[in-house]
Amino acid sequence: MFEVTSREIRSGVVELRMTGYDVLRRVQMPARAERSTMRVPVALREDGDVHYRDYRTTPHALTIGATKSGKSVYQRNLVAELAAQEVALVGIDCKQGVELFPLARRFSALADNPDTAADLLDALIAHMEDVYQLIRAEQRITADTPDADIAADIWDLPDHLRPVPIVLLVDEVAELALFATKDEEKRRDRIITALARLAQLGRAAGIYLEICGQRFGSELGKGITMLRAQLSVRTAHRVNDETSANMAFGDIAPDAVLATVQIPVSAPGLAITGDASGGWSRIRAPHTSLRAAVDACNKHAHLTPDLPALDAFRPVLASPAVPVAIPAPAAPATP
Ligand SMILES: Nc1ncnc2c1ncn2[C@@H]1O[C@H](COP(=O)(O)OP(=O)(O)OP(=O)(O)O)[C@@H](O)[C@H]1O
Repeated sequence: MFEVTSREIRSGVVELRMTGYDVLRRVQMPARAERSTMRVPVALREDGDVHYRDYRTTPHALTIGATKSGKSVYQRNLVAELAAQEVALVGIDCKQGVELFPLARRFSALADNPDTAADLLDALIAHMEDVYQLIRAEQRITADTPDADIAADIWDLPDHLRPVPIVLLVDEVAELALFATKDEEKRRDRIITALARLAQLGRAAGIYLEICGQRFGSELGKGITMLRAQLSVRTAHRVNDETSANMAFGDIAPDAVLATVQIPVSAPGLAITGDASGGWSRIRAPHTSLRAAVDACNKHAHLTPDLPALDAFRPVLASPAVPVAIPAPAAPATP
């Protein structure tokens, strides 16, 4: 036997699971993992169970990890799974678009720099306010109809009225929170306030956040810890110090901090995931290549919804690709 894991199911009942080998060494997802609306399999747990990302029960998530710890592979895997769902994908990729732009065919809106990101977030807030108005209008009708359920979020609306849910993926969030000049500081405050508003109010309007970065703590300035408190699913890949592990789990699952600092460099992709319930587990996503994620996005490109509110940010798909000329280094001066 390789490992025994235990879990308290309810008071007085403990579940024991035994595994014969390390299932996380080479992750093989079960061929028939269950999929349902806004609930997708993203990784394998150490007890052999599938780990799901379920947006309707835990809407917002934070994923952290040092460089080369496996964050991009995790996020890529999530996008490849979400691509097949009826959902709008919106991305902010401050690594100049390197991670998300190859997946552009399945994205309804993309931003690759903080200026565009600030405008995109404002547009998302305007969209959220419109959805709230739609829910209110429907409530007024159902309040007068005996026995009708009163809508509290988009999932209670009739199918023909329901706006498409949106998953907003933010890669390398610290880039949005750093500033050097007064103007950049204003832009930073606008971005963080918009993200905090989306985290507070987005769920009912079907807007879900997936925030990813190397660190996400109070050193990034005001508003960050308030935003972090709304991100109830936490996933931490390998980190370089205990402070970073504390950023993910210090406030929700202190035991998980120790497990996070023990992740070895030799196992990229290995991560600890936990939520506000205090429970946590060791997981690893399958090693999805960028090619496989691009193929999944291209295959489901026809599912990409048009969101009029975000039209200005729809990625322009240039084909065929134009090679970018990199300037040659200057010749050394001759003596
Ligand atoms: N789940 C996984 N299984 C196996 N190998 C993995 C897994 N995740 C990542 N790796 C390996 O680790 C390498 C680095 O992963 P990745 O690019 O996702 O790191 P990262 O945290 O996004 O790094 P950076 O912040 O520098 O972009 C990958 O190229 C891959 O070879």
